[in-house]
Amino acid sequence: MLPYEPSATAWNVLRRKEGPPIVIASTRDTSASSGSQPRLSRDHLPLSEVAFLLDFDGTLVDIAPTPESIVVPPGLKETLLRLRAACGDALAVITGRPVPQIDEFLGDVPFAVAGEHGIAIRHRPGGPIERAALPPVPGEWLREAQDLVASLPGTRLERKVGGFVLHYRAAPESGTTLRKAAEAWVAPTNGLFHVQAAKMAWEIRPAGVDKGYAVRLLMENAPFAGRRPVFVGDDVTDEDGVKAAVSLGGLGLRIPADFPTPATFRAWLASLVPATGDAAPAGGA
Ligand SMILES: O=P(O)(O)OC[C@H]1O[C@H](O[C@H]2O[C@H](CO)[C@@H](O)[C@H](O)[C@H]2O)[C@H](O)[C@@H](O)[C@@H]1O
Repeated sequence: MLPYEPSATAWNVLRRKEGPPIVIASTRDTSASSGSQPRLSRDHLPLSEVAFLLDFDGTLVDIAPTPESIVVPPGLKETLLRLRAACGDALAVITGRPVPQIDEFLGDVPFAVAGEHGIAIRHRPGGPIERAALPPVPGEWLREAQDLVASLPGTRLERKVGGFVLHYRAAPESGTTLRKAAEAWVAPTNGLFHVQAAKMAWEIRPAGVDKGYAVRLLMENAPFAGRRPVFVGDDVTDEDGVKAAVSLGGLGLRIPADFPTPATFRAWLASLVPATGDAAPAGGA
């Protein structure tokens, strides 16, 4: 007997998992049509043809001791606005954070925002935040998580609509204890929920949606459709975004493999769209 009684919605997801893969994302794949197009690279990136889909923590901004203490560096918003203008508005942030947090940090700079690893997506400025129909995490897990972090100094619980995160950046010695608790919660759910490895954190969330889903969904609609996605990320959750971008004929870049740090990535972005009076674009339009 599952410790968690799935809701009707949850069973729908389960039934779909027993048959073909969950039909949440479109499977449209433009990689075939990209055969005649030159491969995108950091040195060949025509801004009139690409869309930027960028991770937030550890990519656009440096990792900080707590989720609240990140700093949006001076000039980043201006760079992103120039980039957005240069690529016909096709600029999105795809993050594990809830969408409203990105609004707090970046305002209306990105055209679209996908939050909670793709569970919640706002496709256009001022539009509604659309949520994937996935089951909520059981309240019992949340209560146990609260008790657990209260017993482990330095750890903390971050709640999201679609799940929750157990942070241990200030208490690295508690990482294994938190992971074991998270795995014990999700194990009996037959894949309905999973534990997402994050930087000094474990996230418990429903399965079925990831950053690859967000890339594919965003790329189906204006202003992204018809362009080639350039996804950049730094963490395990970003690998789905990288794969999706590549499968759609685009480019997937990683920190630190392609850019040693978020600062070098930001400098590269700025070099694509220099402010008036700056040097000529590098690898741009
Ligand atoms: O997908 P992302 O935009 O990279 O977001 C991933 C998670 O980022 C946040 O946690 C991480 O960044 C914090 C601030 O630098 C850091 O203190 C923490 O240790 C990291 O795990 C955020 O709190 C999560 O909700 C995001 O899922």
